[in-house]
Amino acid sequence: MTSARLMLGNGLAKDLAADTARRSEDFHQRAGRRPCLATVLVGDDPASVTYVRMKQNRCRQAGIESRHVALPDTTSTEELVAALTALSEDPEVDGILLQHPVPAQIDERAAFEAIAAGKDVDGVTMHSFAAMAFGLPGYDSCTPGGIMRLLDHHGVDPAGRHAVVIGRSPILGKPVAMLLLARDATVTVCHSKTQDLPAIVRTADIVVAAVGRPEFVRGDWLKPGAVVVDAGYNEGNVGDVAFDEAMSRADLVTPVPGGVGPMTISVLLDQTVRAAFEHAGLG
Ligand SMILES: Nc1nc2c(c(=O)[nH]1)N[C@@H](CN(C=O)c1ccc(C(=O)N[C@@H](CCC(=O)O)C(=O)O)cc1)CN2
Repeated sequence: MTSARLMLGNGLAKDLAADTARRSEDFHQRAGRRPCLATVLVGDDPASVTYVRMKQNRCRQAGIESRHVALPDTTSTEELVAALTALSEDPEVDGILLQHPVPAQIDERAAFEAIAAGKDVDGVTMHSFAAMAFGLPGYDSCTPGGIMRLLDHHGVDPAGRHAVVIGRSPILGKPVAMLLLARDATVTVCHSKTQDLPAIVRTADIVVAAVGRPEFVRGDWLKPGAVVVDAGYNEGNVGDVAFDEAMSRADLVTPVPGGVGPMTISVLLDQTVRAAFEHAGLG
């Protein structure tokens, strides 16, 4: 039985982080301060606490200052918007990250829109989405941006290929569909109401699984030779694709862990340093 090649993210994420650290130090020398990322966490969801801590650690390694705002899980939309507006107006803050998901009483879209476009290094605002959709310069949503970098690194050109995105979340499915479309893929976005999902996936040259359900995509759904990007980050480090089944059918597969995940934070740091240069007029 043939086996697919792995599309590993660890090494590429490290290379990007090393380049970011060099640019961060250059910024420090020229601006007399370090780039600064503000992380905002509402509540104490354990996975979110872990992801925010990973982001802070990676900031430290890259010479990026991180400032943390922790809010209780009873926070209202108005209170969160006020905190994000204050960070948007703070000249010492270059980038703002609001960890998703937020508690149910909060209007997450209203909160994201309180992030100034020039500080949206996580690519979650409508402004950033429009830039992704039109293929204009801007800040990518981090996981989708990481996926595009992974595809480029492995020589996968989306132009003219049928990409099937499973999932339509605002920070993953929708933006990755826009980035693929901007690179001339023919894109189909599938979701919970899609009829006969396996039949649609079987027509895909590139599959992006972003459903949030462990091992949801089965090997016999895949066209032989497909490129499979697993953007799942389920509990226990399990992806959205049945990995062994995909490996015996596809050409390229991202593993979980070690595929898309590590790219997410590297893109966030890269975009934070880019924002710092732009704010200081050094870009
Ligand atoms: N505001 C945001 N919220 C969330 C985002 C986001 O991009 N912006 N993404 C996800 C979670 N996430 C970051 O927040 C994230 C998930 C997974 C990884 C990662 O590196 N995973 C590793 C395994 C990690 C481990 O060993 O525990 C991997 O796949 O190899 C990074 C970031 C939801 N929220």
